[in-house]
Amino acid sequence: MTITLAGIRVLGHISPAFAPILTPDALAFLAELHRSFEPRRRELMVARTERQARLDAGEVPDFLADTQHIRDGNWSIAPLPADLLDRRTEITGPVERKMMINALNSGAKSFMADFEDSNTPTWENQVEGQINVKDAYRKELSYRSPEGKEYKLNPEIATLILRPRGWHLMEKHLEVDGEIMAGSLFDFGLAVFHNLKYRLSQGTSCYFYLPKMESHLEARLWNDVFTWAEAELAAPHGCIKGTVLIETILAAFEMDEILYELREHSAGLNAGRWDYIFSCIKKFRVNTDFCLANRSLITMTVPFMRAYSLLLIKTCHHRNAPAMGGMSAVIPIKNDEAANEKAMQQVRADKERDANDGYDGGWVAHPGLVAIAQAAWDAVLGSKPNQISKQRPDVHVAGSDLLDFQPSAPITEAGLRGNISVGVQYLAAWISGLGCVPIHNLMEDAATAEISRSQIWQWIRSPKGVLDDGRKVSTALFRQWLPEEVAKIHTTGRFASTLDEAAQMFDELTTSEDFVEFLTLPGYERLK
Ligand SMILES: CC(=O)SCCNC(=O)CCNC(=O)[C@H](O)C(C)(C)COP(=O)(O)OP(=O)(O)OC[C@H]1O[C@@H](n2cnc3c(N)ncnc32)[C@H](O)[C@@H]1OP(=O)(O)O
Ligand SMILES: O=CC(=O)O
Ligand SMILES: [Mg+2]
Repeated sequence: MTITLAGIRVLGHISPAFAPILTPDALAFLAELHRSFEPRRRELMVARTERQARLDAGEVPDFLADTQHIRDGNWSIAPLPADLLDRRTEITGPVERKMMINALNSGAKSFMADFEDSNTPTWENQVEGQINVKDAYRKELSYRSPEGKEYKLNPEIATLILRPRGWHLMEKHLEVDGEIMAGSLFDFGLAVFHNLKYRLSQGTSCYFYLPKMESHLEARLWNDVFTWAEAELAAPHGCIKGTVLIETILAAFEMDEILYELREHSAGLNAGRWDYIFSCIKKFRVNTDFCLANRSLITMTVPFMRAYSLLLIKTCHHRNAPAMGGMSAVIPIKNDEAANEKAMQQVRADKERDANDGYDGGWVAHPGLVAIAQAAWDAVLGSKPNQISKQRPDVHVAGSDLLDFQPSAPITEAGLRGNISVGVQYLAAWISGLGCVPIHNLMEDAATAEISRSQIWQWIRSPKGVLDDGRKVSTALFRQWLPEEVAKIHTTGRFASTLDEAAQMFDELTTSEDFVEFLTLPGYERLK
């Protein structure tokens, strides 16, 4: 099926199942969204490049001088809707039908339906995800597995919060006036077009997670997009809510400003720890003083992560906004009870720390972890829905604390080999259409894999990129170990059909002189 509308070209296929999502009216709405906001989105992407050039030249990020009045001002975000007051357990996962049902039924208070880090943005995944979201909102989501197992929604389900793609990703299957559309606007636009009025009729609304922003000006753009969509759809101003992931080092310096921009649409902030680590590596990649140790050592308790985490809680609660904790990558381990108990203990410790620090809830990657998070927050919340009233005047975070990048050692052979193995396996999964997979008993998605590949790029180029046995991390060493790690993966039979292509891509990402901003960008070029 093809649709011809002035200025619009759909380059992806429209099957009978896709047609109710890609209706002429929905496409016309997307086209107007694109025309209204694409020029500003592009300017902001240029601003990112310019900022990177200044960082490369030695600029040290700091809190902004010209927004001091916002940080000093006495303001709060608008009151939260009832179904966003209690988010003590938030499960996340890709927008695959069966997983969505499992997530919505998991007992978690809310569910982050992910078109981003845990999703490969194939045309099928994006449009099927929209079908699934529409069905979920109407409680019509059901599924029958190939083995004949029936899945349907429980009477009580989690509140759905949709995460569209970040500002940097495009949707190459839709052209407006000869330009391809931004993935973020495509995902957001279809979701509100099909669902906002229906949600409002049910006494609720459409809620979003906003990823990977680098400045409050990017938040201003989302705010304007929300306002525009509300007006177009004759919905009350402020009914759409967005929770911003603070997952870039630059956004950490603008948390107040980001909340302020979105204050009529805000549902708080979330500590997106994995992309945050990646962002630190990316932004300071040419700084010869910057170097982080093995990925496994960069935990939430190292100085720069601790500073970011506490500042986020303090900032949110000062503005009457929820502070949401991020994701432990630890998932249940099958067939090894002792290892599983240890893993569960790690998740428990992570959630208890966040709950005691003041977070109002936290993310889990798997239904088997909901009870652990729930117990951690039940213990601090009791009958209260959240602990936004818990202020943290004791927290004092200076810019230098956010930039206190420790530990810088050790970097070990196992750490480097682990990064190669994870990076290649993840890419192999991603290009085959699977954006989140378990690897070495950890959840791996686009954000965690970015850490693995950017660390190697940086270790090769940094004078501090030296193994604990004295060997310098180099292209030659990487190229010696890459085929060895690929051969090991081949023996497992996992990701067999795309492994060699992934290895080649991983080699390009790691050895190219210019740092590739996101692995999903060259990855997307490989998708049909
Ligand atoms: C950095 C960030 O952005 S974090 C946010 C993005 N990341 C995520 O959302 C992680 C989502 N998690 C996942 O995708 C999965 O848990 C994985 C890939 C890590 C592991 O998945 P699996 O290997 O399938 O786990 P496992 O075999 O234990 O699953 C058992 C059951 O739980 C379901 N399940 C597992 N994780 C989830 C989830 N997050 N949501 C819903 N259901 C889930 C499985 O579908 C399976 O269901 P079934 O028994 O009905 O068949
Ligand atoms: O999106 C979350 C993250 O940790 O990255
Ligand atoms: Mg992320």
